[in-house]
Amino acid sequence: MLELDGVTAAYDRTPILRDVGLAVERGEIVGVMGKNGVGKSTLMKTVIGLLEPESGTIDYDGEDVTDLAADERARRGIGYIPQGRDVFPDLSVEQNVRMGETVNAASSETLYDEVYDYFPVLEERADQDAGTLSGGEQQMLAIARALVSNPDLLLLDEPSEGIQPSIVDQISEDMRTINEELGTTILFVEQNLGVIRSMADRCYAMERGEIVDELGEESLADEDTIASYLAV
Ligand SMILES: Nc1ncnc2c1ncn2[C@@H]1O[C@H](COP(=O)(O)OP(=O)(O)OP(=O)(O)O)[C@@H](O)[C@H]1O
Repeated sequence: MLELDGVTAAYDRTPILRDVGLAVERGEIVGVMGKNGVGKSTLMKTVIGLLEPESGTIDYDGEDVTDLAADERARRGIGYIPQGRDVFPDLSVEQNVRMGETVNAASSETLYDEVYDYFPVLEERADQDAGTLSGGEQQMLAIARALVSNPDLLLLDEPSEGIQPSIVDQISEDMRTINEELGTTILFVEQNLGVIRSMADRCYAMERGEIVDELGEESLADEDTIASYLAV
């Protein structure tokens, strides 16, 4: 469904991504792990079209989308939840969710009721300003806002960041349920070992802008292997 081949990207000539190749099949949950600053967010931005690669190709749904603008990629069904969530603090929870309906026209079906089924706390707080929610609830809101337009592929940038552990576990579980029930393919980046183990079917390891390893089910069961890519 998504395939990156030889992708190199830079900020003002400082190379960040180096010859990145990865593939995500429809229906999978794939992780990319690595320490602070290895280029995980840059990878997400390159996939959604916020950063133009210097070389390499990005194929989505069998088509080369490397030169497509970010809004066109969103229309084709790529949803994105940025690091730090970026909810609109002065808008209500409901207004934030409704914003998602306007972003992506890939599907004629919106999942307005379903997102509240997955995150009932958002329905309870629908009229509250988003800025008054806890970090975990804001992450749920950011997920709901991206999900409402029914994306085929959802990109998640460090969903566990700044969230208390019990809520992190709940969000990981929710993402697996969403993947199973809605068939949403998920590519996420993380440095939380627990989230990687509980969410990913498969995971790539990144160091200094390069993919250096790919971990399947067996390697993901081995905490030490994962920890070696996350240790400071
Ligand atoms: N807009 C930018 N302009 C210049 N350099 C940037 C920009 N954004 C990120 N960088 C640099 O690119 C490198 C990779 O950053 P990136 O945010 O992709 O890493 P990351 O793996 O997501 O890290 P973190 O886990 O801390 O979010 C870092 O050295 C960072 O300082």
